[in-house]
Amino acid sequence: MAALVLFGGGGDLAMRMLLPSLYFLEHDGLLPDGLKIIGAARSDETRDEYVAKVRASVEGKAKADDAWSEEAWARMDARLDYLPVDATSADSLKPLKDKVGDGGVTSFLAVSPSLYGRIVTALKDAGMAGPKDRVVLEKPVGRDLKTFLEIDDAVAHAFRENQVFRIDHYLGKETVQNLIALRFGNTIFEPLWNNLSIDHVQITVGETVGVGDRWPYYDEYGALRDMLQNHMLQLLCLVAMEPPSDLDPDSVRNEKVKVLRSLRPITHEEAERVTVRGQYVAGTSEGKPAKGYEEERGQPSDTETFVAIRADIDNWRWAGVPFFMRTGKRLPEKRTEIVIQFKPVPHSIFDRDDTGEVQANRLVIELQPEEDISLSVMNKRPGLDQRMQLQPIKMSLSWGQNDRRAKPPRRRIAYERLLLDALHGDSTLFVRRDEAEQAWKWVDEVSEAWADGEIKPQEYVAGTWGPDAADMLMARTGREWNSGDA
Ligand SMILES: NC(=O)C1=CN([C@@H]2O[C@H](COP(=O)(O)OP(=O)(O)OC[C@H]3O[C@@H](n4cnc5c(N)ncnc54)[C@H](OP(=O)(O)O)[C@@H]3O)[C@@H](O)[C@H]2O)C=CC1
Ligand SMILES: O=C1O[C@H](COP(=O)(O)O)[C@@H](O)[C@H](O)[C@H]1O
Repeated sequence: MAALVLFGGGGDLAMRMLLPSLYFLEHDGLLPDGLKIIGAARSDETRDEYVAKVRASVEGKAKADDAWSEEAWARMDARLDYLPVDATSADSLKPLKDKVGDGGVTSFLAVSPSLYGRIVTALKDAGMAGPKDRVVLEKPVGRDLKTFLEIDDAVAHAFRENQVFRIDHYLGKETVQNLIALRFGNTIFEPLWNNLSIDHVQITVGETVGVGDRWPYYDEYGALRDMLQNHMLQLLCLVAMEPPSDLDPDSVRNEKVKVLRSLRPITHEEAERVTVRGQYVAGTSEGKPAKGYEEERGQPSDTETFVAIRADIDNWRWAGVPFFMRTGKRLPEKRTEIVIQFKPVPHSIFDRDDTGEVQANRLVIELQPEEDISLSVMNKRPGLDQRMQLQPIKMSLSWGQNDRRAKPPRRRIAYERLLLDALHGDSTLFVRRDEAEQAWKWVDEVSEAWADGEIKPQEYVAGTWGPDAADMLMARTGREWNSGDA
């Protein structure tokens, strides 16, 4: 691969995530030799101005992570270039094509998804969609199944599927990949990984940030399309999929798509019972007063900033095991976790009054703020009490446990893994067309049910865990959300 072109190379995603990730890869000597990195956007900037902006964005992050080195930066600087282009026009792309030559180019579209269709067509017309070339698309691709297919048809007209890399940055997170290792690198979990032993699964993606200046994008999408259609359904797939025969991109993605196809459609009649929409009103976030969404937006809006859903997977493994998902902005904590709640012991031999309650085992896969996998098990409290005393303990299954003195490795940005894989042409951690299609299909049914049933977002105060109805969603089934304290 001769060049990586960042269309939208001066935008928020490129400056905050992509270029720092590329620097970290450079620092660790992982970028392919000779790879050029070219920022491309309409702004009329010189190379030096662009490089200075990139340095300003990268240096602080790298220093905070103790990974700044002038030598690494000099190598990165030598790779960097900038070209003003309108990526929707093949004519405008000609000088860029001359610069990258025929050695293969990966075009990363860090621009508004509304431009994807026109940009891929321009790339094809400019000769930048040949067999050695690749395209990386940021989510969300489309706003529903129809728009997804429109964009993706244009993509398919320019590139073959194995040249298309649809990013879901959650798949680049270390603990998400560790989930694959945990499930398929051990024998002890697989016999338990089904409806005989598991009571339910919870997936929470809580954010403390509000929507703020991103409302022009967010107001059109909402939490369902911004987070659930992609990140959360991907996590659900990795928990629920059957063991693939190997780690080939298609083997893994074949299994994920089967899960998406098995998701029970949410009917109009059920939507009120199994889904919750919320929108934050003014409250407190991280100790500071926080505006309500409509105040940020400047006018009334029916967009949800919180969503909770009960999903059911209609197959043998998961029959009767609900998957509860919730995500929202302005929640009390930045917390992303998957909770596998096992069933209680079938008969307790312990006297609850004397010994304490026997709690069911729980596997918690924590992605943020810490990366950790822990299993809670019951244990005897040490001592010579006449009656045995029980206590729950949390066993951490994370990498750090083998050598507590070792300095933990730097926590990588998810985009480091994904950029590297795209440059190497490995699409295992990217979303295939049929996966995105199935995910949109399921999500469309939910949004249609909301529209038909006039299900509007319920208010929740900024700094709380969403509307009360989200707790009711669980309570109705005799369950509750993990508080994070256990
Ligand atoms: N920011 C984030 O944290 C996340 C972003 N994303 C996705 O990443 C993508 C980019 O988002 P973000 O960085 O926030 O957006 P920004 O608006 O910050 O950046 C978009 C960039 O696109 C450039 N641009 C616009 N039109 C053209 C054009 N015709 N040709 C070339 N460049 C163009 C703009 O520069 P100029 O005006 O100079 O052309 C600008 O640099 C979107 O798809 C978004 O959904 C996904 C997850 C998180
Ligand atoms: O894709 C998105 O993800 C972020 C949350 O990402 P995380 O890695 O910080 O969990 C979210 O804030 C944003 O709205 C969404 O577009």
